Amino acid sequence: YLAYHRYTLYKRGNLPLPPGPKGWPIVGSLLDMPQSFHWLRYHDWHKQHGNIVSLNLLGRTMIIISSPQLVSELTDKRHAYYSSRPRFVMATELVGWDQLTPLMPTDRLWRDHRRNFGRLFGTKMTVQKFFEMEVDAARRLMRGMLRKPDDLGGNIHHWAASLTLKIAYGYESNTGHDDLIELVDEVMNQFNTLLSDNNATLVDFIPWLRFMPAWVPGAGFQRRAKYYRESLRKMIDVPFDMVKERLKAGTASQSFTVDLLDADEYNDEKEFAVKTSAAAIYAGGADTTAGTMHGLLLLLMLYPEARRKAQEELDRVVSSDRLPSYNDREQLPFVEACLKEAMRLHTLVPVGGLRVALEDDVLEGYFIPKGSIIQPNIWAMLHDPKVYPDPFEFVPERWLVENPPPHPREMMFGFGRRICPGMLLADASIWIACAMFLALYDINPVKGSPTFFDQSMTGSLDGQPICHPKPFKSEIKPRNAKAQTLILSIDNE
Ligand code: HEM
Repeated sequence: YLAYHRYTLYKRGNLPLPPGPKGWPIVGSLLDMPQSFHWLRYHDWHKQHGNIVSLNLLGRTMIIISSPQLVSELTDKRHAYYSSRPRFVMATELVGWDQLTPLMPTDRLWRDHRRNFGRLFGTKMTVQKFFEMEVDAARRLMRGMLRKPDDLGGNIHHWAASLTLKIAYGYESNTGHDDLIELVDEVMNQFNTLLSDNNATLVDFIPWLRFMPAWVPGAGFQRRAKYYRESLRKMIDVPFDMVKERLKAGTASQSFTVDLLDADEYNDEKEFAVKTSAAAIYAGGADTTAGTMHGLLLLLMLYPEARRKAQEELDRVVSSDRLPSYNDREQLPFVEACLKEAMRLHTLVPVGGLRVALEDDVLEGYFIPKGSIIQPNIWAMLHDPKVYPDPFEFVPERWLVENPPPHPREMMFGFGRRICPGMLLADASIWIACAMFLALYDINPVKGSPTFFDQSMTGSLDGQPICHPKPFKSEIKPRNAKAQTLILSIDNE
């Protein structure tokens, strides 16, 4: 590859940038960038210009790639140049989010994080332990839905938040209001604001603004950065300190953090990596798991035939006096197909994790300048009509043929060395919650419910980078008396 790279550098003088929207002088296409639903605009550009699109954002090149093969060419084959995240002044330098996802794979902290994740998700014993936590969390979700059937969003959020805190810290959250969940949620809201905030964008594009003192008019972002930085510090420290105290008192239960602190190779120098990787579990895992489950239930409401077919399969395979378990998974291909189809159709992270090109490069005859932001257009990949015919329909059957199309998992969790380390956890927690839900509950539309899965800007989704369904009305009730008894029995175990 190095020889190839040298060759591309030699050639680059004559090569054009990938095609793309023309943009305006100086600002380029900045004003054409929507505040939400970016992927719909990217898709228009993709249809107009092809699989590689380039645009100028106030002098910085962005490359949008809509083909999985081309993304993999960069992130797998040329990973040395495409495994870093771009530096955003507000989110990283001023607030410090790079403590949770370090920018460069050469950063010691990033390597320690990946080692921490790998150590825990890599051994059968620990995977088994996490599966048990996931089963337990899914049972509580089922119980919560009977208690508060009208608060679907709240139930799902509480399930995902308490599960990730349990895995990361062994923390048992309260069923109602919980201070720790409130704290971590506030920090995550700040992060989402940063992703879509104009002030942050300004300092990102005019980096010297970061030297402006906080008292100068227009430098409100400095005060906000300070406040956000302090909140992020609390999110990292508060639960970690709690685990350390419980360890001292001998009352800590098993968790990611406890396992790492107990490991032979642990020493004080590693403390920062342990606590920031634990915080990354919540930051990366809670909102994503909740959003996927919420979208899945919306689709099960909108496609009752598929739901009934999955329920019939469950009735056949799992007897009605017990809950489904992971051991049943292989015997439930239709449930599996519904899950795959929901993950494809409701593409939770439609434009994936950002990367930056560390060197000048060439892709398919186009010049990729050093410093370009690389944006994989996962939504376009999972809605490609050549690969997934009728891409806007929920068709579980597409997965049940001899040669099914590529699994959404190959794209939705990102690519290469920075692929989502929580893939296994997310897949398992959503599967068990989905199987239990289908076995126990019906979800039906009521007056005011959406009537189809509308992916337009005014439709069923919120259009954010982690794209959740908008809250929707539905009626959720146990499928029958036996299901109700099973749900009620969860409290007595
Ligand atoms: C359905 C649920 C999830 C989806 C769709 C998802 C998706 C993603 C995507 C697209 C990326 C960017 C990867 C790239 O740059 O190529 C990512 C990164 C990440 N995810 Fe997930 N994720 C999910 C659940 C989780 C869970 C449960 C965890 C908890 C361990 C987690 C932790 C992370 C972390 C720490 C990163 C950053 C990795 C790095 O920068 O090296 N995610 N995820």
